[in-house]
Parts: sequence; structure tokens; C-alpha cells
Amino acid sequence: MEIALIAHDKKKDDMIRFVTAYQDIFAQHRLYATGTTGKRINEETNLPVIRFQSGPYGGDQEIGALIANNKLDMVIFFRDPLTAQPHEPDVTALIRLCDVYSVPLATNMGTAEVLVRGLEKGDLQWRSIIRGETRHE
Ligand SMILES: O=C(CO)COP(=O)(O)O
Repeated sequence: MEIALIAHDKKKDDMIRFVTAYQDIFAQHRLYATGTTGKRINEETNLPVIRFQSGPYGGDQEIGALIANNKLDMVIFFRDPLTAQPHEPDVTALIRLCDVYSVPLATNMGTAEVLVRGLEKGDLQWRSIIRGETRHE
């Protein structure tokens, strides 16, 4: 799976702890990240990360472009709900695109844990459900 990892500054330590805790699972997937988040993840876990611009410089939009081109399966975005961001419109646009394309999105660690455990079990079938190939009875 193709997974994007993004964290605002006050959430970066949480992201590192989270990726470290689930490192074995993340190691089986391809990781993408905004600039600073990706740099820290790579430095502190050694996992390979495909990095884009830093968020305020267009990184959220680059990740959004991947979503619009059907290139991402999951987004984990630890956003900071208590600090105003200069690129708030970009953040909103990224979240919106996840909903437009039904890409699983976690904006906090609780939801992220559910998603990652779903990955571990391999039972995320949302793409085939959208295509109408899977019937859940
Ligand atoms: O600002 C961000 C997401 O909106 C994250 O960007 P960085 O990973 O470069 O800090």
C-alpha cells in the first residue's frame, strides 16, 4: 500500500513514536510524507520515505495531487487543532480530497491505530467496494 504520513510541528514527536511503534508494519508499505515529517521519520526510524515539500510550501498539495491521481491508499495526518497554520486552506483541501476519493484518513493517533491494525490484518477493501466488486453480507 501507498501511505502518506504528515504531522504538524507540535505533533511530530507523536508521529515518530507512532511510526516507531508500528515500524514492522510500515516497513511493508511505501511511505510518502511532507518535507520535515519525512525527514524526521527517515532519520529516526531508518524507514525509506518519499518526501515532498514542507507543508507550508506546498507539500499538502503535492500529497493531494497523488490522491487525485489514485496513487495513495491511506493518509495519516496528525494535524494540530490548537495552532493556526498559514497554509490552513491546503490542509482543508487535502482532507477534502480524501473524502472525495474515499481515501482512509486518520487525523489523530486513535484513528491511525485502527487503520494500521486494519493494514496488518489486510482487510482494507475499500477500493474494491467502491468499484462494486465486493459484497459484504
Ligand atoms: O505542515 C504540514 C502539513 O500541513 C507538514 O509539513 P512538514 O512535514 O514539512 O512539517
